[in-house]
Amino acid sequence: MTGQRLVVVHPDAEVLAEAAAARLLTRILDLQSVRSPVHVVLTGGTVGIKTLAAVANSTVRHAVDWTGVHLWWGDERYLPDGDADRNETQARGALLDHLDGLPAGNVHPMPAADGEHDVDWAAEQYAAELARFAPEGSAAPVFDVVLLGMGPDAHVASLFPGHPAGTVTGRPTVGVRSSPKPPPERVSLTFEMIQASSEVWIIAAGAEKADAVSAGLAGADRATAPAAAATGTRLTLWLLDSAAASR
Ligand SMILES: O=C1O[C@H](COP(=O)(O)O)[C@@H](O)[C@H](O)[C@H]1O
Repeated sequence: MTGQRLVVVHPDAEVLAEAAAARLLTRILDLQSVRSPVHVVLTGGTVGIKTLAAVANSTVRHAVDWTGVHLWWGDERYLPDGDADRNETQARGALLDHLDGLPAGNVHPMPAADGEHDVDWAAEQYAAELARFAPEGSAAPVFDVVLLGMGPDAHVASLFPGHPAGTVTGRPTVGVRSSPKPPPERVSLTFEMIQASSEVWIIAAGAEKADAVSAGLAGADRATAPAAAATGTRLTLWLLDSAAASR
C-alpha cells in the first residue's frame, strides 16, 4: 500500500533543513498526543545531518518526551565505533548528544565494524534488535517516520542503483558489499522494511541531485533510481531545495 505523495520545495538547503526539523518535531508531538512509543529512523548525508542539527537548535525539542521516542538508522557505513564517517557518530554530534532525557536504550545504532564480524552478521544483529521492539507476530516495529537522504545516483539508505542489495526480500536488513560510494561495506534497511513504514521523507538539496529527484518522482525503475521505490504506507514526502527540484 502506498499513501499520499507530497513534494515540498524550499529556497535553499538551510531553510530545507530547518523546515524538515520543524516538521519532524511536530510529527513526533502529534503522535505523542495519542500514543507512545514513536519510532523514527535517522539518515546520514549532508542535508540529513543538517536536519538533525536543526532539531538540536530548535527550542521545540523541549516539548518532546524523548523517553517515548526510539531512534533507528536507515543505513550505516560499516566502520569502527566512533569513526567520523559513521552515520551514528555524525548523528550523535549533531543531535543525540544534545538531547536531554533521551534514554541510551532508545538509541539503536547499527553495529560497528569490530574486525571480527562481517556485514551479514551486522545486518542479522540489527534485525534481531528490530525484532525486540516488534509487535507480536511482526519482525520489526512500524516506523513512524523514516528520514532518507538521497545521493546524486538516486540511492537511498545504502540501496544503490543496480546493486543486488536492492533486490533482497523477506528480511528487514541487508549487508552491503562493494558499495559504489565509499566505504564499500555497509548495512541497510531493505526496500521491504522501508515500504512498510508509515511515513517516508526523502530530503535532498543541491543541483547535483536534480536528475535523481526527477527520476525518483517520475517513478523510474528501482534498479535505476532506488529513491523511486522509497514509499510510505501513509505518506511519501519529498522535501527539496529549489536546486534539487530544478528539473
Ligand atoms: O552515504 C550515504 O549517502 C546518502 C546521501 O548523502 P549526501 O551527502 O549526498 O546527502 C545518505 O542518505 C546515506 O544515509 C549515507 O550513508
